[in-house]
Amino acid sequence: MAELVASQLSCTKRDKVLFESLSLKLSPGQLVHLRGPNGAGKTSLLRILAGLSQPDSGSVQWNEQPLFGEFERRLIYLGHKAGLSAGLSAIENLSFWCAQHQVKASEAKLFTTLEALGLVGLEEIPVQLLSAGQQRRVALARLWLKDADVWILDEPFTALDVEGISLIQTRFAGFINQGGAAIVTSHQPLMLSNIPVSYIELELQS
Ligand SMILES: Nc1ncnc2c1ncn2[C@@H]1O[C@H](COP(=O)(O)OP(=O)(O)OP(=O)(O)O)[C@@H](O)[C@H]1O
Repeated sequence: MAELVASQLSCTKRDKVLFESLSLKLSPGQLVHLRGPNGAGKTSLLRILAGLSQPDSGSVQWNEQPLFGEFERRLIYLGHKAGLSAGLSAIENLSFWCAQHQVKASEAKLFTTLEALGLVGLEEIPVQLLSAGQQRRVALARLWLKDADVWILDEPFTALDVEGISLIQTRFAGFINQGGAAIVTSHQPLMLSNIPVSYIELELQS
């Protein structure tokens, strides 16, 4: 089974050490909650784990291989911003994302997914006209569209209401129960019943 393995990672930003000698392993069926105060380095770590930026030292491998090629095909990375084009509709945004990520999803599938996320009637208007929580739901629809082994999610619950959080938590549970591996930052508890959560804590360095 493919594991994401980080060894001896160090990261410094503007002469400030965020973390050093940090090692972790993310295995199939594992959910890791990455916690820490604002500015501790959570986003920086997630970007390194996703292969989007390089550590100052250390390495990350997936399935004992570097983080490109197959890893990119098996990964969903969602940053803390919704990552949507404001002038495009939800359908257009998701179609574009699917094309970018070689995901085959019919228009019917996109509509069904948006419906499940409570966005009926809002599928074809520019996303800039949606509320923050509705935009977040559009962004998170990607979790239903791409078949992945690894999720790296930065603050996925931002702006969601209680029902939205519950929808995403249900999706999380399905993914983890089917052997997916996820590392997630959130300033709120993940609260997934029957899913064990591991924790990684980053501290603010003085
Ligand atoms: N590209 C960059 N250039 C300079 N400094 C950066 C850069 N990216 C992040 N930093 C700094 O690194 C520190 C950690 O930022 P990061 O976004 O990783 O924190 P975080 O733990 O995700 O915080 P939050 O909980 O607020 O999202 C911050 O002090 C930030 O200013």
